Amino acid sequence: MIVEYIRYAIAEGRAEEFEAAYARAEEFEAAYARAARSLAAAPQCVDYELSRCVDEPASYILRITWTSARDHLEGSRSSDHFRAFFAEIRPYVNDIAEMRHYERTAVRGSGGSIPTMYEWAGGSEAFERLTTRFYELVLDDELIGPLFKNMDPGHPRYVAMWLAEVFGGPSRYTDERGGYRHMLSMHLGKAITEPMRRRWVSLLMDAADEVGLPDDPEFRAAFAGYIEWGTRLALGNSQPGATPPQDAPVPHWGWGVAPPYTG
Ligand code: HEM
Repeated sequence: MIVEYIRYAIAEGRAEEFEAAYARAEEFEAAYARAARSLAAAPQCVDYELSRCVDEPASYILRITWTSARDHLEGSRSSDHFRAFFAEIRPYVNDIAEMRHYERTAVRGSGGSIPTMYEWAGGSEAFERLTTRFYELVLDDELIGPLFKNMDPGHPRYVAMWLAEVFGGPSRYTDERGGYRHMLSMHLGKAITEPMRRRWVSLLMDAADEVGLPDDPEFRAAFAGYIEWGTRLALGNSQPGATPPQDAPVPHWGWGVAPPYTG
């Protein structure tokens, strides 16, 4: 992915005519609202956002994330979407102060304004409570119990470490237990069936209720999202002859579209 920034100074040098400049900026914004429909439809466009400067309300920055610089320059620019986009914003081309592609660096992340799902759940202790109860239920279950009959006594704790890492906690599963590669190796050849997967999910959700994992809609929706995803991968990877990637990072799951409700 590549990020394009286009900086507009809509009324440069016309600061004395504040009202006229302001009105032109409003027209610019309305034109962009129409042009954005073409961006939204362009298959090379990942997302976009137009921000207005607080100190100089006639200055704007448009950020567009493209699938790649090449897709943008070769694919998008020759498309009907671009022609429709350009028709709307043509009057403002001379107001562009900067228009360049920027490559993302490794320096990024989210801030502390929203707790991780790990913190929201109650930290490592909460995940251990969950898996302890879960594997009690599993061992008593006639459908999936037999799969786990020889499991390592530390298994509930290891899976708690995995879940904690996935939901934003410490990277202990990676540091102490071999990370993704080890987790994968434990599923290979297990030939998990869909009814087994469903039972696994269902017992985990029962355990979540029993041990009092947060039950707010936002947490449970995001939690269930990961569990659906993870169990479907585990099922696929466990089939005889499956050749999943041997190395991958431990996934990091977040809140998705609905962050926690904090009133
Ligand atoms: C989100 C879904 C899943 C996660 C996060 C998960 C996580 C893990 C992890 C981390 C291990 C290795 C533990 C260690 O380090 O020793 C493991 C092993 C195992 N998993 Fe899963 N798993 C998932 C789904 C499933 C499903 C759906 C099944 C079967 C119905 C399953 C069956 C097993 C079995 C049998 C083992 C080996 C246990 C042993 O013998 O010690 N897993 N799982």
